[in-house]
Amino acid sequence: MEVAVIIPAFNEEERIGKVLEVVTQVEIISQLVVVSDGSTDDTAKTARLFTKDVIELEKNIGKGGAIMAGFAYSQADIVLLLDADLIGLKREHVLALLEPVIQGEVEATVGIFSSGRLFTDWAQKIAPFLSGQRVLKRTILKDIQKLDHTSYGFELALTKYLHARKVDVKKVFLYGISHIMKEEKLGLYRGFLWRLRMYWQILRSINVDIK
Ligand SMILES: O=c1ccn([C@@H]2O[C@H](COP(=O)(O)OP(=O)(O)O)[C@@H](O)[C@H]2O)c(=O)[nH]1
Ligand SMILES: O=C(O)[C@@H](COP(=O)(O)O)O[C@H]1O[C@H](CO)[C@@H](O)[C@H](O)[C@H]1O
Repeated sequence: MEVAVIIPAFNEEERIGKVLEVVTQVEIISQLVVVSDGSTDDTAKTARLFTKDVIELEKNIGKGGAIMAGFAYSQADIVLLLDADLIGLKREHVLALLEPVIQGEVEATVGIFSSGRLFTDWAQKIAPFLSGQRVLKRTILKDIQKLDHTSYGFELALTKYLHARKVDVKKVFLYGISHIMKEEKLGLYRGFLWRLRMYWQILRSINVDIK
């Protein structure tokens, strides 16, 4: 059974190295795919220090499109999705997410931040379905259409599909983990605008007819 990790990354040169360092310590992962989503910094160059499987998209197409480009590239049976800007990720977190699917207990898992930072813990408590940390069987993603255009709506569209198909999704609490918030990456003003754009893309995906 092949396991791949897919990491969508838009201008994450300062953060992605830490995530890749951890992921390369997990023996069960046989392929590490980074999709640089039209990054204008050295995201792809940094990723190449860890893996040969780096896809460089010419233009920024949004998170959903980047993930689906990685999925089209990989043939693995089980796919782990991780964001590139995680803080405090450990090998144990990755294994905790993967094991229920590898053991055949469930078809999908979703990782929920806990005891990390107040705001990010709180955000995931009220909207756990938005989490970017997930494991899915290939068959699930293969069956879903129209995820390429969802951008930040990817997780909500996926959740809708999983719910409609009654796919059993196990919540896995990821202790001591968080991510860098948009306002920290881009500054208050640009970060907030990017956040509003994200909320718009999430709202838009409520109506996506995924099949
Ligand atoms: O247009 C985009 C926006 C985001 N991302 C990536 O998607 C993940 C989650 O995005 P972000 O960190 O902005 O979301 P947050 O976790 O802050 O909501 C990160 O690895 C981003 O680099 C991407 O590939 N393309
Ligand atoms: O938790 C949230 O409210 C958002 C926003 O995170 P920020 O703290 O604004 O960077 O992040 C999540 O939602 C996005 C949309 O579904 C996902 O793409 C991210 O992976 C997830 O972290």
